[in-house]
Amino acid sequence: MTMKILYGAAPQDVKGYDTEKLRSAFLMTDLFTPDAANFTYTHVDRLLLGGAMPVSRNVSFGSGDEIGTPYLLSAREMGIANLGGTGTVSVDGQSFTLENRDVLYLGRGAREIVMSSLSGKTPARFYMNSVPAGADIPHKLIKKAESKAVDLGDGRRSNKRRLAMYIHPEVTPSCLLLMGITDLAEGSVWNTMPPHLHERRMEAYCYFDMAAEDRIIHLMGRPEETRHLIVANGDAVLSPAWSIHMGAGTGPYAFVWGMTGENQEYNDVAPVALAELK
Ligand SMILES: O=C(O)C(=O)C[C@H](O)C(=O)CO
Ligand SMILES: [Zn+2]
Repeated sequence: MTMKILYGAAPQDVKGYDTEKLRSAFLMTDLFTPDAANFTYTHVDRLLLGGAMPVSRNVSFGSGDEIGTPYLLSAREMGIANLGGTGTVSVDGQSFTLENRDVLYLGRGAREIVMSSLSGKTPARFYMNSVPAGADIPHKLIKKAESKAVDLGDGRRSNKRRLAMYIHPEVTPSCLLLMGITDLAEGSVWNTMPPHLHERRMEAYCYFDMAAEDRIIHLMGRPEETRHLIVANGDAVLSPAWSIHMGAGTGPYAFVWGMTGENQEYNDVAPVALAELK
């Protein structure tokens, strides 16, 4: 298990960032490497984010050594989205099978986590978001068919997409984690239109199901001072509460969004008119 640390940044700092500095503060690459679990601990609302891809053997983790608790989830909850082939997550002996686009919620107190793929040729890709939790909530597998789907956008404006809520009060309870997956309709390229801010929650995106040669042009920053990140398949982007988050792809893609903060009100957002962006 590897653990990087990101400290985040304030908008006034980002004004002076060059490309490399911006990428190292907000972009997480190499989440999915064979037979490893790779985590990043962020100081942005203490979101812990990671990827694991078991190919030829199981991938296990659970120790809290890196974060000062007996176990990684002694004081945290976690969402695990499978972005690849079918795989299994065993938690303290309880086994859950995740097909593509299924999400597993793990409540506070989980100890030993063991991940495996049904086939090394089409490995599972487990993407994880974890945040501090104040209560014990039972683990729960949320199948894709059990998620709450919301159709958004308009094909004529190249932003038609289906947003699926998984870890959300209307689907399955959690303390402060929200998690879902958005799929773009064929021919649509823009996500999160119109853009928005949510002062009371941070967010992270993980872009996936992209061809190796494609890229997402992810826009971030204060509306009046935007910056961009060029993002490849499997990369994740951190979006502090002060930043917009939206993007356009050069080819088909989907993304996992995860949020935490003061509340779980998905609609507690302030839309930003496109005319305000600079
Ligand atoms: O395409 C979208 O719109 C999204 O998926 C938006 C994210 O869910 C989001 O930004 C939630 O605040
Ligand atoms: Zn958002």
